[in-house]
Amino acid sequence: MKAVHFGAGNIGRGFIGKVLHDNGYEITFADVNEEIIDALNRDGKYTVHIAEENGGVYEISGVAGINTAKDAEDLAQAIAEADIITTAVGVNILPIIAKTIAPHLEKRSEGKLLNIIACENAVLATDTLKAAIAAEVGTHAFTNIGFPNSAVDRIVPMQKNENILDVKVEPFYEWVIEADNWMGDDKLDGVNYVPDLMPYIERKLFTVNTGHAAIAYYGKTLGYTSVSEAMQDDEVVVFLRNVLNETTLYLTENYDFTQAEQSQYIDKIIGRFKNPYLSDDLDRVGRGVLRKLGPNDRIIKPLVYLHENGHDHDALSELVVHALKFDNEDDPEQVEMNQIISGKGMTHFLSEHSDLEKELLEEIEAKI
Ligand SMILES: NC(=O)c1ccc[n+]([C@@H]2O[C@H](COP(=O)([O-])OP(=O)(O)OC[C@H]3O[C@@H](n4cnc5c(N)ncnc54)[C@H](O)[C@@H]3O)[C@@H](O)[C@H]2O)c1
Ligand SMILES: O=P(O)(O)OC[C@@H](O)[C@@H](O)[C@H](O)[C@H](O)CO
Repeated sequence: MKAVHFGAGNIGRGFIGKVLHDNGYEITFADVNEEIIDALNRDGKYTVHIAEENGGVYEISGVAGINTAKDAEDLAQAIAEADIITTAVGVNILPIIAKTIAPHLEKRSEGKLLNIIACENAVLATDTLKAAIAAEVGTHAFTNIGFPNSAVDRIVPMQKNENILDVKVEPFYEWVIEADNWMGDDKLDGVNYVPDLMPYIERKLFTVNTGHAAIAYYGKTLGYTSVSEAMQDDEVVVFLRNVLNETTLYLTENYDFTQAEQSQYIDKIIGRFKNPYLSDDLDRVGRGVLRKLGPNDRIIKPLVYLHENGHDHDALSELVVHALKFDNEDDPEQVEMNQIISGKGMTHFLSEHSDLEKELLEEIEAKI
């Protein structure tokens, strides 16, 4: 069985690659990073290290790489032969990946089943990819293709290993896939197939990722550089819990999770954030600030819901203020946001970019 995975980065190699390998797939990683692609083709393998006491080390073999900027013919062949195509590139890159995949789908032999799955931190990211592919070539090649949405959860920080392919990951992992949109009977082991993905993806995004954003944006204002360092400060943990108490209300009101279930989920996640064997930079966790302040993302969506329904949303409003002040000049989105804010002001930015209305804007403005 063959897989093509777009994005040979942290989660691609550290999580998706491992699951596919454990399921017996030969994996071709498709990426624009020449160094990584050359290393994959040179070594044909890499190792995944589990960040815990006496953590396991797993060899991921049978891997190769394709440089999507250069090797169009190799990519065409890999896509023609693939049983599964996955992505972990960042949700904003999906339109580019759609352009890369689309022309090759028509060349697949009729009757060969394929699943295409976007593994990004965004609600219904596979739908986004599917729509972008359809915009390129129409839907006539879709007959034997499943496009299930998915939620992926495993903290994989930036890597600082001797071998650039090796990757250190936290022990916890969860990959949830929409069962009904899966094509064929060959399901993946180690994956949870569910009839309705929305509760899972929103619970993950509005707990793990909102929580992470709270640590990154508040932790940075207090002068910390890593998650584990920030989590040693009670002030950060109190703020984190306040934020997650607010998103809990969004989740328990919109889905069947009970307060007790959500509390357990939060405690587990706080334990994950405190993992002393993992070093995760606040800059990585907070990067992509424009995306993170988008109307459907981890901060604004629950904030607007709580405001509209008359619920407490003080901590999320404060989180917006910390995000606006996030100091990471290496994040192009931060630079762009700062330019907009210095030209037109924060209120204009939040109104235009985050789609916030007057009352909420005034509340946030009062906290700046
Ligand atoms: N790291 C995590 O903890 C984690 C966990 C769950 C989900 N995610 C999500 O997974 C996605 C990837 O995150 P990551 O941490 O692995 O990032 P990363 O930066 O480590 O990896 C992204 C990879 O995509 C490649 N890429 C960029 N543009 C490309 C293009 N046009 N064609 C092919 N490849 C391209 C990059 O070169 C890079 O290797 C994001 O959506 C992220 O939100 C990350
Ligand atoms: O990848 P982002 O930028 O959407 O969010 C940063 C982190 O919160 C994220 O990568 C987490 O580590 C991951 O989602 C854990 O499953």
